[in-house]
Amino acid sequence: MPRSLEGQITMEKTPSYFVTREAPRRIHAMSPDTKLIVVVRNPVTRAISDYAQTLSKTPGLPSFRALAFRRGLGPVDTAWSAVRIGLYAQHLARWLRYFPLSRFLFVSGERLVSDPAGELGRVQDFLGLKRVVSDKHFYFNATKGFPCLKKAQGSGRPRCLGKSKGRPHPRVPEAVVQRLRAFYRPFNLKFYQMTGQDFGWD
Ligand SMILES: Nc1ncnc2c1ncn2[C@@H]1O[C@H](COP(=O)(O)OS(=O)(=O)O)[C@@H](OP(=O)(O)O)[C@H]1O
Repeated sequence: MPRSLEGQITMEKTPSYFVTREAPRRIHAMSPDTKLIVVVRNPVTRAISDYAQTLSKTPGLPSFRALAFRRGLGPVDTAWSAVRIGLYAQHLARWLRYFPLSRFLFVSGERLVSDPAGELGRVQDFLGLKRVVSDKHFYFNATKGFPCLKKAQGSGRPRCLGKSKGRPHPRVPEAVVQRLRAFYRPFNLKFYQMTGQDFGWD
């Protein structure tokens, strides 16, 4: 991590930190004052998104259903990373051994799409920054189906996130989605209790 000078903030983004066993201890040892921002979305949609990303790199991958359940439609396979990563309460419990809840900001992945300026307002407040980014910086790009920046910094052109963000998801049978939804429900409720935030996934 580069050092920050007075008045600067160093930011680092690695999605796997949240689910990496050694990360809380190491980050705490580096700086116990670190502020932690976690973007979470419905774990069922997250698992399908994760699968879509793997599928795009691994044609011929077994179906989502075959990977999500053991022995056909047996128990949910929590050893599959696309499923395991969505057990947010379990991951957070490991972090809370090192950092108090006040060090965390939980950003709703759903609201990041429906109200990007609102979620980024919370991020700016959490980091103690002046609210510079606001509604006027975003527009909804109907082709992409997501909000984009009206102008990228240092350029006069609008800027959307790349092709790997906001991909179409493969169709997953409704029964599979329902089973996973039921599987995640208690973990989601626990996560809402731990964070004091209801993400509305149920
Ligand atoms: N503005 C905007 N444009 C495009 N995509 C957006 C945006 N805001 C949030 N998202 C959501 O970001 C999801 C991809 O992020 P990832 O978590 O895969 O990113 S990362 O690879 O872990 O860095 C991506 O998930 P998928 O839709 O499943 O591709 C989007 O839902």
